[in-house]
Amino acid sequence: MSDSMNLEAIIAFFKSQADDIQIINGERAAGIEVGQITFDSREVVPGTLFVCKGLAFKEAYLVDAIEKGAVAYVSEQAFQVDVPGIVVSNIRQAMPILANEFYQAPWQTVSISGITGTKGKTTTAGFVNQILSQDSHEKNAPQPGFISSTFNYDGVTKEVSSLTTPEAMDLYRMLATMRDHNVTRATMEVSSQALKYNRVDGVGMDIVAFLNISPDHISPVEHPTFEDYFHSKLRIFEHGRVAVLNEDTDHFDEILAAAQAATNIEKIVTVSRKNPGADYFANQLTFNDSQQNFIVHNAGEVIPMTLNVLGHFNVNNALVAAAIARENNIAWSTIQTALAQATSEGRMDVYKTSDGNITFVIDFAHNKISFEELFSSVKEMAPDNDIRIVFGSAGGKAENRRPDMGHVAGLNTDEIYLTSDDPNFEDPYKIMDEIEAGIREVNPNANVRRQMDRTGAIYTAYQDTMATGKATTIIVAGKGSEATIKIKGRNEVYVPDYEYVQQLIAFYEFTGKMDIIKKK
Ligand SMILES: CC(=O)N[C@H]1[C@@H](OP(=O)(O)OP(=O)(O)OC[C@H]2O[C@@H](n3ccc(=O)[nH]c3=O)[C@H](O)[C@@H]2O)O[C@H](CO)[C@@H](O)[C@@H]1O[C@H](C)C(=O)N[C@@H](C)C(=O)N[C@H](CCC(=O)O)C(=O)O
Ligand SMILES: Nc1ncnc2c1ncn2[C@@H]1O[C@H](COP(=O)(O)OP(=O)(O)OP(=O)(O)O)[C@@H](O)[C@H]1O
Repeated sequence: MSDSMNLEAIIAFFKSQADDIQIINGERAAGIEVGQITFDSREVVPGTLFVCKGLAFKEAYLVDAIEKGAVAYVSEQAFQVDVPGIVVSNIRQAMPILANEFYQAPWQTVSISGITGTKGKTTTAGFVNQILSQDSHEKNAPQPGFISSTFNYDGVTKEVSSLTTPEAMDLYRMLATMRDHNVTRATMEVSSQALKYNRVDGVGMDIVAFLNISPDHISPVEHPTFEDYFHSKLRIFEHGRVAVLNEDTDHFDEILAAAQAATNIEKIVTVSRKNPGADYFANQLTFNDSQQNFIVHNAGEVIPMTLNVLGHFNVNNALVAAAIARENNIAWSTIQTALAQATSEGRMDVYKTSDGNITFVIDFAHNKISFEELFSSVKEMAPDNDIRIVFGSAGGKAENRRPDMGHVAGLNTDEIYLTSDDPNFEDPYKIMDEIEAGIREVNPNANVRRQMDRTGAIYTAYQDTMATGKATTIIVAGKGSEATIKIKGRNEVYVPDYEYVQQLIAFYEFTGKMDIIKKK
């Protein structure tokens, strides 16, 4: 149980870790107990060891922390304050080391499955969590831990997450809470930022999964180059005993080589929809309005599977989740039960009018490969439908997504509605300019509308569909189930795409047919 540590013991520990540690006011450390560690002055209580870090850090935060009872600080620089200070050369490397010592290596009693990749982390982690939860339910065991971009569950509280992967000190605290509440298994999304900025340093994971890689998150605040992005993600193989790899991805050979080169990886397992030689091979894929069925071939067994989420890329995600579950010794029947009822909010959410005239597809896709997969799945679902798409792109990051998504949309439809998607501090119309440039490169005659208001853009696509009277699939991409839109640093509430679409369908069922009659 991590409840407190002696400050002198902490200082001695830091000194044992590196020879360039500088101690300020060390003589004042005698007899002081540390009951909490944090990097946020707003969380400080008496007895806290406060960590000074971050691009936006201010000395005022340290002064505030001391006023609230912080007994010492850790920092890359010394400050003129009365409490003892521990000065380190690299605060990002120091935070996981301190957290591991303070919380006594909680990962040793929690079997962690870490999932990384450009697309599919949230979906796949969600599938694994739903399988582990089903297994816990069947065994009347504590629910598994979950750390993801949607929510975190540490065995006690479920909270909406602000990062895909938390900062190290938050992560270790969550793992310690899991351990202290007899949670023995956890699933975690591991972002490239987390791997690059030392957030998961020292965390022993049992299983690690690599889904796919494609250029994304390239920007001054994320990764300067694709190489930096790719090599950050490959650092996942510093963790784990078993590696689960999706063969149906670009750069698979490099990913496999990195896993093979990692001495801590004892076993490599592969999944595929294309290579029958993979450890988990899926074929005979069929689907209806809401589910897809396929056969899994593994270790000589033939296992029928129903996945309650559409999108054939989700078959790969389900195969990775099944492989992780099997490495956790979970029965196939439990996996089948969980995946047949799996949900993945805002990802391939399909809403159809009763007469089949209009099919809305809500998806979280917001980069090149997810757009390609999305259009491919939508065309498979309703090959004879017209297609319209409503989307935008986030401000302040991953700028390459804009022309990329414009390209893919322009190649797949003439009917494109550009709108806002977390513009943040950027002008949404400037973002639309960059998307439209990508559209025009491949489809000069595309019919591109622009509407800042997202629900307005969806309504326009609906109205245009009504005017044609033709069976149409309207894709609404990029926000999934999100209920806020980031504008000028603030998360503004808006009607989530899937809620507004359901309102439109209700409106159509009540009045739509009359509209079509009026139009003719
Ligand atoms: C580049 C990056 O990852 N930055 C993260 C990092 O920021 P930072 O360490 O520079 O700290 P800061 O936010 O500048 O603030 C300075 C410090 O002042 C402290 N503070 C602040 C106010 C106060 O009153 N008192 C106080 O002590 C804060 O606790 C903070 O530690 O630590 C902060 C938490 O302490 C994170 O919020 C912040 O994420 C920013 C918002 C971000 O956008 N991160 C993205 C790039 C990210 O990490 N994305 C991935 C997903 C994308 C992917 O799939 O790769 C993720 O894992 O979420
Ligand atoms: N295996 C996959 N291959 C390609 N595209 C995928 C795959 N899985 C999901 N997608 C697409 O990517 C979108 C986002 O999926 P998900 O949120 O699971 O990915 P993520 O890795 O968590 O994304 P992010 O890093 O942006 O949070 C989905 O809505 C879907 O369009």
